[in-house]
This record gives sequence, C-alpha cells and structure tokens, in this order.
Amino acid sequence: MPIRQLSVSGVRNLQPLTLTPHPYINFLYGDNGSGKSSVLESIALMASGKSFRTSQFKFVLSQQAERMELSLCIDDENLGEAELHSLRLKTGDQLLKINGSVLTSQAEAAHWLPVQVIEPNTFRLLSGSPEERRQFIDWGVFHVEHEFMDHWKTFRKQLKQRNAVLKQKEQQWLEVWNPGFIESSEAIDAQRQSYLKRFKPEFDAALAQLDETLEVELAYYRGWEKDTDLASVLERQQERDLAIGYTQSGPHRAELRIKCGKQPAVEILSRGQQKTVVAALKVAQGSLFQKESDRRTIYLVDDLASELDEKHRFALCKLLEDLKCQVFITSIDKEKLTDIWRPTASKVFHVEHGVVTEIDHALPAASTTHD
Ligand SMILES: Nc1ncnc2c1ncn2[C@@H]1O[C@H](COP(=O)(O)OP(=O)(O)OP(=O)(O)O)[C@@H](O)[C@H]1O
Repeated sequence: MPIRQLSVSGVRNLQPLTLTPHPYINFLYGDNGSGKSSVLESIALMASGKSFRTSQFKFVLSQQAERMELSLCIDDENLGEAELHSLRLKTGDQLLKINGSVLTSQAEAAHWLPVQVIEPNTFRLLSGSPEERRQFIDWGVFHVEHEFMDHWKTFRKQLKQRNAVLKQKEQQWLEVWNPGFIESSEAIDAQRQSYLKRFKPEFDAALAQLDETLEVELAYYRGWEKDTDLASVLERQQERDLAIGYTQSGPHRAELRIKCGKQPAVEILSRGQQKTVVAALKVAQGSLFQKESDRRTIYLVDDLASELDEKHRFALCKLLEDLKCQVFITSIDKEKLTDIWRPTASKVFHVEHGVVTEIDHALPAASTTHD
C-alpha cells in the first residue's frame, strides 16, 4: 500500500485533516470550490515540491495560515515504510524530513512518492514547451535508472560551466570543459533512449485500450543531430555558441515529438483526444515503472470528467484499476464516476467547505460494467 495516512494543514481552504486512504481507489466528490483538488495538490506538493496548479507557493498556503504542514505515512511494497514530513513557512523557509531526519533534496521524497497527475490542463504535455516533455521522460528514467540523478546533476554543472565560459568568450577553456560535458550528455542520452525503447510498446498498448482509433507515434530527438557525434557538433557550432553565449546542442535541447502521421499531434487532435493521449502516456509510465521496479505509481486524477466522455472515462478508470495502483480521483458528483465504474476496492470521501469526510460504506462491490 503506498500512502497509508495523509495529514494536511495550511493548504488553501482545507481544514486540518487526516485521511486514511484506500490502497487502491479513492473517490473524492464535492461541489465546485469545496477543496477536492487541494487534497490532490497536497500529495503532489509532497512528491515534487511543486503544485500542479501554480508555480507560486504563496497561493497554495491558506490565507489564514502562517505555515503549511504535510505528513504522509508510506508503506511501499519494495522500499518499506517511511514517514515524510514537509513544513513550509509563509516566509518561504522550508524543511523536509524523512523518518525525522532532514532531507537536503526533494529527489529523495520523489523517490518515495512516484506520483503521476492527470488534471484538466494535462494536455499541456502535448501543447507546452519541449521542457515539459523532457521532464516527462526524465520522470520515467529517474524512477527506474538509479544512476540517472547523478548523471543529471553532473550534466547541469557541466552545462552551467560551459555556458559561463561561452558568455565570457573564454574560448581556451572550452577544450577543458567539453570532454566532461560530452560524457555526461551521452550518458543522459543513452538512458533516455533506452527508456523510450521500453516505453513505446507500453504507450501503444495503453492508447489502444483507451481509444483504438487514435494513431499516435512518439519520436525522440536527442538534442543534437542524428548520426553525428556531439564532439563534432560542438566543434562546428563553437563560433555561434560563443556569439550567443549559450550551448545550442545537448540533452537540454532534447524533445519527445508526439505525432499523428507527419503532423504534430497537438495540431490535429481535439482536446479530448489530446487528454486521452496524455492519459495513455501517464498510464504507460506507471505500467513500465511497475514492471521494472516492482513498485506502483500513485495517480492523482483531478476532475476526470473534464474533456473526457463517458466511454473514455470508463476506459481510463479501468486501466488504472487493472494497474492496481493507488488512485485519488475527483469529481463534482459521485454519480459521474460511480454510474460507469464500480471498482471492487475503494473508499469514497465527500468534500464540503474544506472538510473531508469518509463516507461510511464504499461503493457496492460489483464487477465493472460498461457497454
Ligand atoms: N490560499 C488560499 N487560502 C484559502 N482559500 C483558498 C486559497 N486558494 C484557494 N482557496 C479557496 O479554496 C478552494 C479551493 O478549492 P479546490 O480548487 O480545491 O476545489 P475543487 O473542489 O477542486 O473545485 P472544482 O470542482 O471547482 O475544481 C476554493 O474555494 C478557493 O476559493
């Protein structure tokens, strides 16, 4: 079971709460503005240090509060048990702990909490900047390849140093920094390529289950041209790099191209279809993560009904149920979900004016049915 207990205080309109979620499916329903998304946001904050709704913590912190506190008891089938605690003050100071010991990096919390979010703006993964898609790939690589974080940190340092040299026009230092930059770039690229090779069949299978009519291909651009080694590319681009004070090629320019035939999927697909593709990407990541690490992803599905019709809602719910992951799923009315889907193992929570109450009995156990 991933999250065994969740305590939240100082988040938006939520009253201080402690929840004991179900290991599989958790429905949260309630009126607009009741606080459903804020519960999911709290879990995402613990996992990544960031909200999926705003880049500024001050908007997440309850207007009446001086501090936000989150505590999660985790029971991971592979890593064991842990208690994560996050404290953030209005002043911006923050403290992250695991089992009482201070963590110096968010990556450790992320390691314990492999969270995927599917929410109304999720189609931005297709329409947003390449960085969003790079982060998507890197989430997968980070969670299955243990050395990736070290390669990534080394690469960031090398890139920073190389760019500083370019800005200062200190050409003589380039030959000192280039070998390290090339080595870490190639390590990152190799891990991304290998990951995507394993990822693609998972994606095709998930998409076929969500919508068999959609034909979408994934193509990876590594950040420098195909069939040419990075050393030659850097040499050829050196003059221009020096002129602009920036390294034009490398894994920081990689891109996951998502296409329908030869066209970018975002230009062709409807919003509902885009959301379906993004859901397939996220389900595929969870599925691959599960196969390769023997651990499970936690899915936060906010406002499932937005953009997806009943058939696609059902297909997504069924896929998530089959993955046997812990899922937190919100909807304005319970019926929008429960009319189409009756998972055998679930809990239902009602959210009203920031108060979250577990409804006595879960949904009647019944096999899932849909035409
Ligand atoms: N910093 C804050 N402090 C206090 N209240 C806040 C703060 N930010 C937002 N709110 C309020 O908290 C609530 C947040 O609701 P949330 O978005 O979680 O609701 P929801 O149930 O997901 O709604 P919807 O169904 O409309 O998506 C809203 O009523 C909002 O006005």
